[in-house]
Amino acid sequence: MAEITLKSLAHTYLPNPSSPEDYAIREMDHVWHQGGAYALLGPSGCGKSTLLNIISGLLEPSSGEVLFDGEVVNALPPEARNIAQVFQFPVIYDTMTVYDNLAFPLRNVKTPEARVHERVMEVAEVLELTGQLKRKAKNLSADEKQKVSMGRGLVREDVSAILFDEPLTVIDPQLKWKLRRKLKEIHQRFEITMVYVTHDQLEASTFADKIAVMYEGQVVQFGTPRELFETPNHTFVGYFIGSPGMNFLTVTTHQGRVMAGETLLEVGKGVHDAVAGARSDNVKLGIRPEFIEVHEQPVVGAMEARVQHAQDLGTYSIVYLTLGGTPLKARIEEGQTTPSGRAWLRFPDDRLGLYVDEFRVEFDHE
Ligand SMILES: Nc1ncnc2c1ncn2[C@@H]1O[C@H](COP(=O)(O)OP(=O)(O)OP(=O)(O)O)[C@@H](O)[C@H]1O
Repeated sequence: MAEITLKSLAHTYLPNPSSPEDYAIREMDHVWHQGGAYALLGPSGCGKSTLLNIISGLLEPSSGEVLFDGEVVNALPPEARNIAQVFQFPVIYDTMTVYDNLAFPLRNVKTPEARVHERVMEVAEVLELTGQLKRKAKNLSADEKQKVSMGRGLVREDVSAILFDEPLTVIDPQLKWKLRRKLKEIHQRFEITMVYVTHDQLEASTFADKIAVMYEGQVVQFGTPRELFETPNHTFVGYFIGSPGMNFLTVTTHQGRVMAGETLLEVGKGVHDAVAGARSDNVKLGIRPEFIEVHEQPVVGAMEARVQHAQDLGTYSIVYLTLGGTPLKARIEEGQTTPSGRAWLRFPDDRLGLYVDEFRVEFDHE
């Protein structure tokens, strides 16, 4: 069991890096606490696998330290780190039985056979593999093979943490849900630190208590699914979390009013003062589609927008609008009429986020 600390960690695959873009991991500090269920979420190429491989010891970082329970492990090879890694494709011995596959990591470290039996039976029970123990691994279905792969990670009692690198990629969609639940159950039972890498926000939020969102080699936010939804720290988190993602309007101030291009925005004084006080030309207001009020008629404090089209998603619709030149999406709940042609929008001040140079800045809404 371990707390994993990443200290001033950076990694580049290039021999002579000259700019931040040359780094797969830009200098970062991060702590995965003992016993936590975490997800590492981000788009393809943001550095997720690089980070996992640095933790497990498959890759040596260009700079910085990896610590397990306060001890620097940079010089330790993967086998000395007691980290189990579960990859996209199951890593099992096809010609061995399920039992022998599960027993392998224990026999490898000369565990007494009676203890091997106890642990294999315990792990098989959790993974619902008890009835399959005598079968040859090669005859199993893809999800059963992946369960064996996970079991091989779980079976050792000295495992510090389990790292899952997109473990459900090859699993049928109906079974993914079941296996995710199973992983959660395993986490609760074994209280082991787990880091689950995925580019799928649903997978991340069903598995993890806390999610690290990665973008361009940086963890831009580490928070609960609710925090990522309600207060995204970075515009990327706003876009990436939610379905559809957050709306952003590039704003300026002019004669005491907030403008999005040529369009005047109806917002309160607190929002105006915060935009006016921002020390950058890159200032955005963000609002989630769920929080835009859509009216069919003009109302006080509302802005006229054009309706482009609407998408009926059964229990709700997404309406695509333009406010001046800015495209926006708003969510219309079941029972509410979807406007056509024109609509009047209100942005409740307390639902607006201010983003300066892409990062969220808190401000007084009054
Ligand atoms: N062995 C390598 N040599 C050179 N560049 C690499 C190597 N592995 C990864 N990269 C680069 O480092 C960056 C991060 O890649 P990484 O595989 O860590 O991202 P990822 O988020 O895991 O992506 P994916 O989900 O596609 O696996 C990318 O720009 C990638 O092209």
